[in-house]
Amino acid sequence: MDTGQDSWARARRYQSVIAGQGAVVTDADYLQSAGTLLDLYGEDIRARAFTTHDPVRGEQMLRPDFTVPIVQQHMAHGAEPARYTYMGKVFRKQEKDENRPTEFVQVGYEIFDGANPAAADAEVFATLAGLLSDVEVTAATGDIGVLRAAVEGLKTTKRRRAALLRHLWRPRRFKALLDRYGGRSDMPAARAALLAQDDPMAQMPPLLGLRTQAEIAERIEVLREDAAAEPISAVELDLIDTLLKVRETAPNALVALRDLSVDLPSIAPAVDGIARRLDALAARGIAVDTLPFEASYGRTSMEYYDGFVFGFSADPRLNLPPLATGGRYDALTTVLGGGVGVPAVGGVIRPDLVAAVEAAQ
Ligand SMILES: N[C@@H](Cc1c[nH]c[nH+]1)C(=O)O
Repeated sequence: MDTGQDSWARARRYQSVIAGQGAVVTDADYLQSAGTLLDLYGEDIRARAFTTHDPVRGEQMLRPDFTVPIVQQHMAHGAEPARYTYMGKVFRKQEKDENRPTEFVQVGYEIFDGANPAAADAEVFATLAGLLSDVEVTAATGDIGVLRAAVEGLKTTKRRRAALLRHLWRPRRFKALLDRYGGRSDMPAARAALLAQDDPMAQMPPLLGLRTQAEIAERIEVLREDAAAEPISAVELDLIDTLLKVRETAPNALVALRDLSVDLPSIAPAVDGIARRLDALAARGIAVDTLPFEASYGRTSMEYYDGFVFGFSADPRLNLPPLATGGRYDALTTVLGGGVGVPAVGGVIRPDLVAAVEAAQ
């Protein structure tokens, strides 16, 4: 996209508002090392990153976002509380829609501070909402922490819980797994045939692939164990289904989630967190009574989110991506901080899109 002077001027304006809240202006290199970092974004962004090779540094990518490099920078200098703002282009391939740009400007805000996570969530949300106050947008909110807690509380094997958590980001795969673990669908036919044999290893054709005999035997053992596991109860499956369908104004959603937490006690702390966040949002002047909350929201975005998630979208007829998005990513700071983390939340706004909506209004 041709980012004209107006867009950069608008970006600088947004950034000065964020800096006015005490955020330090920072930046990230265009070229980031790809390798393990790319995994942190998840499947979608991994497939959309532009990668290239450097003879000394190895696989590189054009930054697909700022959050990961900024977390890295922050954690490399100790994990003291801090606020940052940045402005610049990010790069993502567009396979589905050729009209969408492959490079676009983001202005971002990241808060690393565990003192009051609800207040930090509200601060990021309200700041971006303030920058969008001249355009008509609809907010969406959710909380990945509630979904994670629900899965972590399921009475099933650790391996099944881990598989469900891994697939939280692929709603269809997640549903298929749940159906299988609940005995609502059969295991794949090839697997059933394999496990029906007395000694599957004896029947193996000569090794062709990369896996060793021992690895294959181990995998078969895992499959056997899984096939022998008790199904997840129908009651628990229904609770997860009900949870995934919660889509209400925030106060109604809170009531629904509190009801659910009677039978799904593992979500109770995360639900308390939502209540605290709503108070913090109200204190910042956000109309929480009409604020939408969708339990499934954010399940197809950055896979580093593990708490609050949000986005602001224009009228769907304009067919634009969200104008601003963000969320909480506490665990990412631990991963990049070598085991030491700091609660963190942030978000970005896209000046070009705000300008487009203003022009269409
Ligand atoms: N980096 C995210 C937005 C974000 C910033 N901080 C937290 N989330 C994105 O590009 O979508």
